[in-house]
Amino acid sequence: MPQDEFDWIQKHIPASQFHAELVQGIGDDAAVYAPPSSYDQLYCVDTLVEHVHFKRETMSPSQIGYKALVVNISDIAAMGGIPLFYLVSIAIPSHWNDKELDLIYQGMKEAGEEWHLDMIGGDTVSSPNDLVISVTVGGKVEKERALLRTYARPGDYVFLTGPTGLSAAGLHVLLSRGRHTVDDKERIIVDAHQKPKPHVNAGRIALQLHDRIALNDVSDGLASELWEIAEASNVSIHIHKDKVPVAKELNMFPEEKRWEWIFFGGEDFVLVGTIPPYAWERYRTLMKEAGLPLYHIGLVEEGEVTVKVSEKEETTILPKDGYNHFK
Ligand SMILES: Nc1ncnc2c1ncn2[C@@H]1O[C@H](COP(=O)(O)OP(=O)(O)OP(=O)(O)O)[C@@H](O)[C@H]1O
Ligand SMILES: Cc1ncc(C[n+]2csc(CCOP(=O)(O)O)c2C)c(N)n1
Ligand SMILES: [Mg+2]
Ligand SMILES: [Mg+2]
Ligand SMILES: [Mg+2]
Repeated sequence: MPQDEFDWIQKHIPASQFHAELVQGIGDDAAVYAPPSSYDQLYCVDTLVEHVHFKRETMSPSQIGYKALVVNISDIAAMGGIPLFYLVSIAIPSHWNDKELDLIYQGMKEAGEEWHLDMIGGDTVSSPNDLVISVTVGGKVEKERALLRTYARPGDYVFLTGPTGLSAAGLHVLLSRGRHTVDDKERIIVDAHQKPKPHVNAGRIALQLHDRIALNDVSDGLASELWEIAEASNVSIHIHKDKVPVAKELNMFPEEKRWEWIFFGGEDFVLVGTIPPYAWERYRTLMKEAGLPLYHIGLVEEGEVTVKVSEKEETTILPKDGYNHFK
C-alpha cells in the first residue's frame, strides 16, 4: 500500500500527452476536454476485480494494468471509434505493495502508448481485501456514425475479426499450473488471456467502409455477444459451425473443451459483427490489405430473436450462455 495517497499519484502523472483536445489533465477537480465538433463522444467503463478477473497466479501486476485499459479500448473499438483518454479508479488492499502498484501503472502506460491514450485522472482508495481497478475510457467517433448493435438486418453476413476461445484456454492453463510454468506451446493462449489486443483498426476500417455495420466485442463469449446483437436488432442469427475459426493452438485440448471455449469462454476481445452482403468483399479486401484476419461465420435471418448453429444437416439453438457474474 502507498505511504501517502498524494505522493503516490504524483509519480504517475504522464510527462507528455498525445491529444491536443485535452485542456486540463491530472491535477484539478476534473479533467477538461474540448471535443471537436465533427465527432460524437464515446464513454465506457469496465472493472477488474481480484479473484474474479485475475489472481496473482494468473496475471502479473503489469498485465493487470495493461488488461484493465485494453478491455475498455476494446469497447471503443466495438463502436468503430478512436480511444483518446482514460481515468483510473483503484481500490488497494494492504497486501499489494508499492512496487506492484507501480507495475500496474507501468502496464497501463504501455497500453496507453500502444493505442495513443492519455491518462487524465482517477481516484485512489483503500480496500479491505481485494484489489479492484476500474478504468473509464473516453473516445470519439465521426458524427452519427457509431456502429451499433441494433444495425443487423436479415440478409447480412455475420463476421468475426479473430478466433475465439484462446483466452479461456490460456486461463485454464494458468489456473491449473500458475503463470510461472508456461510451456512454449502454451505461450499464445496464455498471452491471449494476459495481454489481449483490442481490434481498433478492424473497427475503424468497418466504420469508414459502411454506415450500417453492427459490432460487439467478445468479452462474455461469442454466444453471448451474438445473442446481444440478435436481441438489439430483433433478428435471428444463424451460425455455420464449420465456418467458425478454430485456432490451431486449441488442438491440444479435447474437442468438447475446444468448442465450449470458442462459444462460451469470453475475454477474447475480437469483434463480432454483421455487414450487408454488398459491402463484404470490400471489407475483406481492406482487412487483408491491413494484414488483419476476417471470418464469415453465418447469416442474419428473419424470424424471432434467436441464435442458431448448424453442423452438417443439424440445426440447434446456441444457448445464451457465457460468463455471468451472478450465475
Ligand atoms: N452498473 C451499471 N450502471 C449503469 N449502466 C451500466 C451498468 N453496468 C453496465 N451498464 C451499461 O450496460 C450496457 C452493457 O454493459 P456491459 O458491461 O454488458 O457491456 P460490455 O462492457 O460490452 O461487456 P463486458 O462488461 O462484458 O465487457 C452498457 O451500455 C453499459 O454502460
Ligand atoms: C481468476 C479468473 N477466473 C475467471 C476468469 C474468467 N472471467 C472473469 S470475468 C469474465 C468475463 C468478462 O468480464 P466482464 O463481464 O466483467 O467484462 C471471464 C471470462 C478470469 N479472467 N480470471
Ligand atoms: Mg462492461
Ligand atoms: Mg463490449
Ligand atoms: Mg467491455
